[in-house]
Amino acid sequence: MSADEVTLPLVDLSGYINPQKPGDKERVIAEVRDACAQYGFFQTTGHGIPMSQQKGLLKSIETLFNMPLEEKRKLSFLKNPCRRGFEESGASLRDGDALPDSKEAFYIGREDPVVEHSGFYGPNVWPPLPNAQFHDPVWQYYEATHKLGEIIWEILLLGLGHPISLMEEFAKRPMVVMKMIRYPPQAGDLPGQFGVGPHKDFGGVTVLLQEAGKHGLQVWHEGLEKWLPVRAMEDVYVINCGDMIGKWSGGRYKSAKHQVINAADNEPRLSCATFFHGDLFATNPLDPTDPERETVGALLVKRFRNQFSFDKELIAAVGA
Ligand SMILES: O=C(O)CCC(=O)C(=O)O
Ligand SMILES: [Fe+2]
Repeated sequence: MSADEVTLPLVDLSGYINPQKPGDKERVIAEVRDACAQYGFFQTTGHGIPMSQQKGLLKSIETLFNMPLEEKRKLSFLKNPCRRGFEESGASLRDGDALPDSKEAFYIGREDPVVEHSGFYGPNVWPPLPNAQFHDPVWQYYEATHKLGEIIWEILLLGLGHPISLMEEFAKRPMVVMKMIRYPPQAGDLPGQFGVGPHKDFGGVTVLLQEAGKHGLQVWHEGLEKWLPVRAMEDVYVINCGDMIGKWSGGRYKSAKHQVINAADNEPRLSCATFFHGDLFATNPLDPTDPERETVGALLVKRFRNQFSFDKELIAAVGA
């Protein structure tokens, strides 16, 4: 089989979310387990997020990024204590990248009234747009993908034979970060220019919406040693596991490398990734006997230490 013929598994989650007959849930659990073991990625229908919410979100993302650059810069995530807000095109450069990512992004997260724990908890920044144009559809969508991320975590736990009661601790005050993205049209044949360069997601479950028809995501398949293109289909989500899941599952679930090269002809590409990491102080639910007792917070601090500063109390509390 050539790489062009290999596609990510497509899982209908409705059998888990809304089971109709005995065995429905078990079938979904097994399909998700196999997909995450083999690819670290799958696509999904029956996820329960209405099209109207998806469309509302994409419209809001478009409105946001169409604001003048000067206005967007006032919302820079680099100036925000909770790392929420706007990331300019060209601001992300990974080790070994030839050129910085061309994408621009906007981050929101939990809405907590005060800044706590070095900004892992705290308020969002919102652009000066009418609530009906931005805040309301975006927040509604955040809550819907927050829920879906939690459901995927449950399925991953069940897939390894653990009870979902472990989610009570894990999802007590979960870190759920949402990244809205716009990729400019790919610049001709500029070598080394990616929308997002090759990377693995560092955390928990990623719930990804791609604008239908705007292809560009590619997933690295280790066995074939090839990039597999992932089609951006209407009402179909992409789910993938980050490094936290790879490590905490003892490699039973994969964290796969992926990248984005906007394939849309001379058009921008919109997407939105919701990353469900878990409570800052929670430890490994995928192996409750894991002696390391590493926390979600410790992993997040490790990941962002070079980019942001964290206070000593937080570092001690999460054991980083
Ligand atoms: O936009 C996409 O399709 C993927 C984005 C991504 O991989 C990321 O933001 O981590
Ligand atoms: Fe990613």
